[in-house]
Amino acid sequence: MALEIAEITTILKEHHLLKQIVNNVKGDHQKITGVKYDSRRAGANDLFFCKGNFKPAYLEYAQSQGATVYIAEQLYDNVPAMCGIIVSNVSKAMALIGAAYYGYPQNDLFIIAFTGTKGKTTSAYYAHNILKETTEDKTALFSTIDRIVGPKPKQQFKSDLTTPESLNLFHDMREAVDSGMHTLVMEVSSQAYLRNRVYGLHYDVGVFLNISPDHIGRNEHPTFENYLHCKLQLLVNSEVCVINAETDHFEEIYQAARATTDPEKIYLYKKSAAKLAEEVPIDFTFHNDRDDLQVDEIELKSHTKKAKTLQIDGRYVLSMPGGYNQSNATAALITVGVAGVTYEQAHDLLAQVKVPGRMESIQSKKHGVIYVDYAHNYASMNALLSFLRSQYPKGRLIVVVGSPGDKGISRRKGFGKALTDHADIAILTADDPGFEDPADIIEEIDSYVDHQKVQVEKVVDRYEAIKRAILLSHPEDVVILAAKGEDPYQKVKGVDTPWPTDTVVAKEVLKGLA
Ligand SMILES: CC(=O)N[C@H]1[C@@H](OP(=O)(O)OP(=O)(O)OC[C@H]2O[C@@H](n3ccc(=O)[nH]c3=O)[C@H](O)[C@@H]2O)O[C@H](CO)[C@@H](O)[C@@H]1O[C@H](C)C(=O)N[C@@H](C)C(=O)N[C@H](CCC(=O)O)C(=O)O
Ligand SMILES: Nc1ncnc2c1ncn2[C@@H]1O[C@H](COP(=O)(O)OP(=O)(O)OP(=O)(O)O)[C@@H](O)[C@H]1O
Repeated sequence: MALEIAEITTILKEHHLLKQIVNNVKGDHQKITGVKYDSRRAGANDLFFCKGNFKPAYLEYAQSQGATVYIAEQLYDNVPAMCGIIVSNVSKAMALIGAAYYGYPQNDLFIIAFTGTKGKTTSAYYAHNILKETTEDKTALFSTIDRIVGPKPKQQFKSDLTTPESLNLFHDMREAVDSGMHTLVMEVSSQAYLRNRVYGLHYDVGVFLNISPDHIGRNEHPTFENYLHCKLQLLVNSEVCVINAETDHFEEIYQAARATTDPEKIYLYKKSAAKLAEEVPIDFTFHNDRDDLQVDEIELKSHTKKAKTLQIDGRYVLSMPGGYNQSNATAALITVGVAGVTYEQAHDLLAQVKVPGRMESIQSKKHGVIYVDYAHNYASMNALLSFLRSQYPKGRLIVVVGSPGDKGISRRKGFGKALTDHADIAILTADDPGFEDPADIIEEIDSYVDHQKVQVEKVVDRYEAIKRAILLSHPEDVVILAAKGEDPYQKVKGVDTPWPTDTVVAKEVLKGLA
């Protein structure tokens, strides 16, 4: 793979990003044979992107490794041997050049993209698990947990970001296409739009699951309006839009979809009993007779001509409890329907899907049942705890939870509220404290808990906190290990410190108590 300077500048000009080109001594036919944004990975004849919290020394190092061209928003005078392309927005330039360098792999993929504050990973897993079978292993997955870029075991690995940096995104799409994949299910975070990781990318199907305040603050979105604006970009860039009509801000979301998408290609869904503020043409409703820990079923029903043509009506069984998973499953079923999968194919496959770290239960003889779940903001914690309360009306809810440092500050208040409304005992602990002191974060969550309603204990060490919660529980109680899901690390002062996962720790503790 290679690009000439002339090709790069043409793309940048077309998108009104090019400001200046300096030191182009080798001329427009000079070729770059690699694209990088991290000097530690730079190599001979690379094009290097200077972005983010960047230091000029990184560029000097990239030059020493053989990089010949850089793209940046400013001129660097410490790299005399390099050709500099100065642009008005480096992250947009990186996405556009990345797509070109990797030969526009997105054109060979049917892409289904999910956005939403909650449920992206679960819905993506539902859709991927169905499509994996129906496409005979030719469906890739870019999720928060795993990235699957081909059928070989080494092509399945843990993700570092929900939506990868643009160069990694197009690299992985290229690998997926070269490995025979023709379909991709991906999660698109609002950060991906804020940081232009998916700039210029179009999806065949884009899904808007829901929105509630989250990811607002330092290093994330400046305001809720910006958060919503970023999420709306997914619909603007989708050929077919699937929207949860029950979501907050539905009116703005539906309007954004209609501005760019033919209404014949917009599918709206809701729970059959849900009352909407606005009368809109609902395409699918889902209804459940039973929603408990033993059986979770939905009956999916089409209401419009275009919905009927998908042939996905029918009764489905879900293996993951929680009312919200019925909504997630409905969204996923519509997307696979658009991809050509019918009820007969989807029915059995959906029933088998489980998502690591979401509603995973561990039974214990002498203590309460333990749930590991990724609920890590107010909306998800509230949904999780109210569901478990309805299922275990007699037992106590004992919740182990912490909140990350350096981001998502509003979660601390949200946890305080959800714990006050539903929990009996809260063990506040560390969860990715980053550069903050976990004890301070714990104090902050605690300040939002009503101590008349909830007994609070503060145990900074997460292992000890889990042990304490299990020890406190009686067989009829429920222990909830929240917010970390399958995370195999704790982010501490910029280092991903290995963490055996909540599930492994809980099992280890139970073994020790046996
Ligand atoms: C705030 C944010 O999004 N930051 C992301 C961004 O950081 P950045 O561009 O400032 O990079 P940096 O690490 O400060 O370094 C600056 C540049 O110098 C380069 N560098 C650095 C060191 C060196 O020796 N040489 C060198 O060249 C780096 O490669 C980088 O290009 O680009 C980095 C990759 O290029 C990301 O790892 C980093 O994500 C951070 C870690 C992060 O946690 N992001 C979260 C908020 C995020 O994006 N989350 C969403 C999910 C949210 C949701 O749940 O909805 C996601 O999509 O994952
Ligand atoms: N539709 C939903 N509404 C409310 N809560 C949900 C919904 N779906 C899942 N949850 C809760 O949110 C948690 C995270 O779910 P999931 O990983 O699917 O969401 P996500 O959007 O990928 O999250 P994140 O962006 O934080 O990675 C689950 O463990 C569950 O507690």
